Amino acid sequence: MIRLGSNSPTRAKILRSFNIDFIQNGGNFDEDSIRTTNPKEFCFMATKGKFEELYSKYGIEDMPLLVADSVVTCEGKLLRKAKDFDDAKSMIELQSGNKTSVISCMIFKSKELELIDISITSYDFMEFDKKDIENYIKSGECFGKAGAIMVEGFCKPYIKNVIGLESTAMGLSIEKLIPFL
Ligand SMILES: Nc1nc2c(ncn2[C@@H]2O[C@H](COP(=O)(O)OP(=O)(O)OP(=O)(O)O)[C@@H](O)[C@H]2O)c(=O)[nH]1
Repeated sequence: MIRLGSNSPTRAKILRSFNIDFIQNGGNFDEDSIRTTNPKEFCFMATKGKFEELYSKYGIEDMPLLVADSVVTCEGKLLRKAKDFDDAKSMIELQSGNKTSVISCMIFKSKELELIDISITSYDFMEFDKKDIENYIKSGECFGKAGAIMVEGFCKPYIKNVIGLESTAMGLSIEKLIPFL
């Protein structure tokens, strides 16, 4: 049994799909407190901040702790979760017909080990259909996701090329964690 220190429904879905027993206790780390706009640095610092908050709250005596963070970068910009419809639309339009990368960092700590992993999955997307974009934004599925994209959903038909794990792009590089569980 592990503690998923995340509010993310997607991370919970990923653990379930790999039959990993967990309880979910998300934190309240303020990612706006992070000063850097370097995507990789931001992602690591957010993960570290989440870890420190939840490690001090729960420790690892009763079970290991897993935290993670994901950001998207496109044209050198740092894309986090969309704040509103306009934000989501501009993020999605930026990534249409473009190259984009999802960076996911995780920290896993048990009594035996501490794993820190930063992985990147890069996509080459075709132009997104305008009507598709409208429907996707109206569905609200673009919210709560880094860069407002959903690689296993909205983006899937537009993937021209991908390098890296889909799980990394969804927020938790589970294949990198499995060998340590
Ligand atoms: N379903 C889906 N979710 C994605 C995708 N890309 C990123 N995400 C989610 O986007 C969210 C990125 O925000 P984070 O700040 O890392 O995590 P969070 O959801 O706020 O949850 P915490 O871990 O409690 O911070 C995570 O929930 C990721 O699982 C994707 O392609 N598909």
